[in-house]
Amino acid sequence: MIQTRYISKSYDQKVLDDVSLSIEKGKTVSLIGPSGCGKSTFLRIIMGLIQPDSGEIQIDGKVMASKNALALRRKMGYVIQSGGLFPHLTARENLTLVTHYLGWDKAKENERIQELSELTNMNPSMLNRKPENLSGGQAQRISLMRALMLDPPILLMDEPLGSIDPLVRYELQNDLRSIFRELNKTVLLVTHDLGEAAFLGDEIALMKAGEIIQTGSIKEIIEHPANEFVKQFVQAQRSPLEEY
Ligand SMILES: Nc1ncnc2c1ncn2[C@@H]1O[C@H](COP(=O)(O)OP(=O)(O)OP(=O)(O)O)[C@@H](O)[C@H]1O
Repeated sequence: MIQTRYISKSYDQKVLDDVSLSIEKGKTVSLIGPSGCGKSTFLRIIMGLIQPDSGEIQIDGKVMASKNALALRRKMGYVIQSGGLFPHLTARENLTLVTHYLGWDKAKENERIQELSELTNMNPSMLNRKPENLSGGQAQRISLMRALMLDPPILLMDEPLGSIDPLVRYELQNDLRSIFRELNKTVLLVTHDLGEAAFLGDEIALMKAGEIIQTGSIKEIIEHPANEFVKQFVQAQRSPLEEY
């Protein structure tokens, strides 16, 4: 479970303003909002990569503090839009970077990679390639496998499908949804796309200028928008069928 209470962060200006959000174990929340509203900063704060100015984060009931930040980070897999794979390492080396450090033997690593290749529909023959020789979709499957290597209960995903073409994106959305459900992960996923947010999320949290304006199901957000901004945000999603 993830729980944040009154998280605030400023740089030159306020980026997050008293952000409180709860994600129950096994549920997915899609975080959506305009560019620059603070979504990535919020994820990085939950991941323990950035210190908030104030507020509290609880991961599975434990309050995050400097002494347990590393242990709590191990409970979270993190996937970013660009994949974040190390370019000089092969896909397999990217996957085993942390397990190697933790002293896993080769057989255990191979078994886990085999399991995750099946789960993510990754062709194992790609694992000896460097990231530059993988397509965007393949690289994101590797990033997802890397995030899942230690079987963390939580996944934080920052626009994981942002730079993927529509057909592969559609396929990956289906795969992600079944992976989240099959593995019962607690997921916070950032996206710009309301359709994707609704498809993948049990709930949607809509953010504007560092504040969460509304949290709820897609039905609640469409039928009972909290304010004019939410209404406009929903209306601003263009369907290709509009022009048909
Ligand atoms: N290290 C930093 N120093 C100064 N300002 C920062 C820093 N990191 C983020 N910001 C600012 O904080 C605001 C929120 O950035 P953030 O990346 O969290 O937004 P976002 O909602 O994820 O945007 P996008 O959807 O475009 O990725 C932006 O105005 C950004 O310029």
